[in-house]
Amino acid sequence: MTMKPETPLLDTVHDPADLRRFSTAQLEQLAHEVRAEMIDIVSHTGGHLSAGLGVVELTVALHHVFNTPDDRLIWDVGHQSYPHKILTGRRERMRSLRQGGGISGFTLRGESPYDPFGAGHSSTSISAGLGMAAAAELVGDDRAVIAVIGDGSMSAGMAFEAMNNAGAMRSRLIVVLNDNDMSIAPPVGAMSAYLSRLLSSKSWLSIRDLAKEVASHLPPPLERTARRAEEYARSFVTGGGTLFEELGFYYVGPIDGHRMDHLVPVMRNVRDGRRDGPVLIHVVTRKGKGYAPAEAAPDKYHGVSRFNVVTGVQDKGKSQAPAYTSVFGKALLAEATRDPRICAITAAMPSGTGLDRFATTFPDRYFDVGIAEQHAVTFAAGLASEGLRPFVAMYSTFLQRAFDQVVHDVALQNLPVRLAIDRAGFVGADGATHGGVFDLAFLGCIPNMVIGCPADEAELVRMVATAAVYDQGPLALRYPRGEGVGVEIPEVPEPLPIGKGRVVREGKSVALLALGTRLADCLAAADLLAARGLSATVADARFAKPFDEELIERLARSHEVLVIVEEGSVGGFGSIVLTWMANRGLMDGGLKTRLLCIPDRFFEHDKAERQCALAGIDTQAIIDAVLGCLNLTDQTGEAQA
Ligand SMILES: Cc1ncc(C[n+]2csc(CCOP(=O)(O)OP(=O)(O)O)c2C)c(N)n1
Ligand SMILES: CC(=O)[C@@H](O)[C@H](O)COP(=O)(O)O
Ligand SMILES: [Mg+2]
Repeated sequence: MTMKPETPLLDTVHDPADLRRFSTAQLEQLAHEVRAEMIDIVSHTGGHLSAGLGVVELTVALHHVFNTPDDRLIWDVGHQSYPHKILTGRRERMRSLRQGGGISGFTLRGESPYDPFGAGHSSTSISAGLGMAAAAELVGDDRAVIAVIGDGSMSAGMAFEAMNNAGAMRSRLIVVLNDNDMSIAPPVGAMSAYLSRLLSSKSWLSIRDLAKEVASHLPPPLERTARRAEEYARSFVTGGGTLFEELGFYYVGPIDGHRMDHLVPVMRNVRDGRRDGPVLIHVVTRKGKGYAPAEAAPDKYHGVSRFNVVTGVQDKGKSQAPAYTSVFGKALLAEATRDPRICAITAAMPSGTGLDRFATTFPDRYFDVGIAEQHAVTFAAGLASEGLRPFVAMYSTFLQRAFDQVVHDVALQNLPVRLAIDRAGFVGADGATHGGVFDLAFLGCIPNMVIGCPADEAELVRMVATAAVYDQGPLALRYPRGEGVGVEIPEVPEPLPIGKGRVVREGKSVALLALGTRLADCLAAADLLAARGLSATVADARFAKPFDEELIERLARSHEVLVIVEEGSVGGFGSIVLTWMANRGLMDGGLKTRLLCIPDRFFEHDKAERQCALAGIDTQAIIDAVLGCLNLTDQTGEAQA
């Protein structure tokens, strides 16, 4: 006789209401199944792995205790929200994670009512939650608002600003601090050290016992005696007020974040207890929990490509060329070997920005400031003001945080801070939150700023050499996510003349002016145009600012068509060039001009090549633009716009 297999509990959970009736044992079983499901999904799709694995029990407990989506549950960053998505009606669609048209890798308001606030960038959850709590109070709603934030994200200024405000406002906000003692890399800074000290308290067991006691003896709402007991336990744990209490929070913890029998009663207690003022629940978890390779190396499994579940080996694909990130890292290391004034700064992304080797080779000149982009830039300004040569290596999307610092602390004082802007342009699967599409527009308008845009990895190395010796003011380099084009990299790179472009191919009637890595598509388009009898000049602008006026004037005066191509938003390089050309009268004589840049809308997750096609900045779009200018047709016989 064959035994009928038990239906997995997860199959019975279509939305969180289904798990509210579960016993603690069932919740534990459910967590087990969610974890297995998540590992299986991410092994096929790639994505953020170790953060989500660490919050499986926490996610189950939160949805069990709180009445989501009416109670608002906010995930900071959102990279750990996969278990939440699996439990909130998106389990099947998770198989399309981070693919075009599929589920986002972060929380997204438009995706589900269970995502009350979208994210991708860190440390926004407490501010957003406080706003929601204030809104609930204003309209007389009794709903709970819960913000889950990691220890790494807690290091950012915005989290402190929000706590400072929350402590004074006395709103009923619940902050869950998910402390796994990891950022992407090991966490840095005094806050991290403080949390470690808090956790090394000998009274850890006492609070766990208390949680059990609350679970077995305390019917909601919280009894006064129990509240006294809990308050006693709190002060016993910390030996007095914690930092959070000093900021006006009611501190509960630390709690073992993988014990359902601890999490559920404490959450219930908080739900039904105090109504005046914010509460912080300090939950301790393990990043990568339940998947041995991720537990052993949570940084390597923070963001993964597809992988083999049994071996843990990730499918990195085969590439002929090195990634821009590692080319930059090596080039900067070489410059720093020659010049002891060179320093490197990261905001919590040492490996993502290629600074990991710099960190071990020159630890004195390397600074990981935590998730603190604003501080990183002004800190670099301070170094530069004392004659050092700082490179701030940061993703384009995160530099958005530090716009005022770049304007006020760097450019206004004309300080030679070097911004090494990685992930410039489309980034693919991380989608709109991480797209590096605005830097040309927001840096291009700042006086004193030099912006170099290497077209390939050899150009990047030359530009790092250029930046290393350029002390006249701020300089930014922008380069994309992913691999270069496979060109030879110079051993001893020569600095480039600032503001000078180059002609890569001479042609006759059509001029293609490329910025940065769009050069490859311009060259490919020129080949295809040549096959149609159209001879195209291809120029590499090299610098978005100052741009090469002489070169552009020559292209404009000696061609019938000029197409400018950049992987940046409207308002960037091309917009500035076209304004200059119009004012100089270069378009008065009938020059046909087109600007191919990223249109005025957000682009969701997809393959980066597809994002370029959708934005109209790829090879085909260049051909179409040229044919449109000349009133010719494409292969399908359709006239181009
Ligand atoms: C403003 C900003 N800077 C940097 C990042 C990149 N980033 C994503 S997750 C992460 C680490 C967050 O650590 P933590 O909050 O402790 O979450 P964990 O991954 O440990 O769960 C970083 C630095 C980001 N998303 N937003
Ligand atoms: C969530 C987050 O912000 C990072 O983990 C980011 O997704 C990393 O991007 P890369 O994969 O391009 O390094
Ligand atoms: Mg963490």
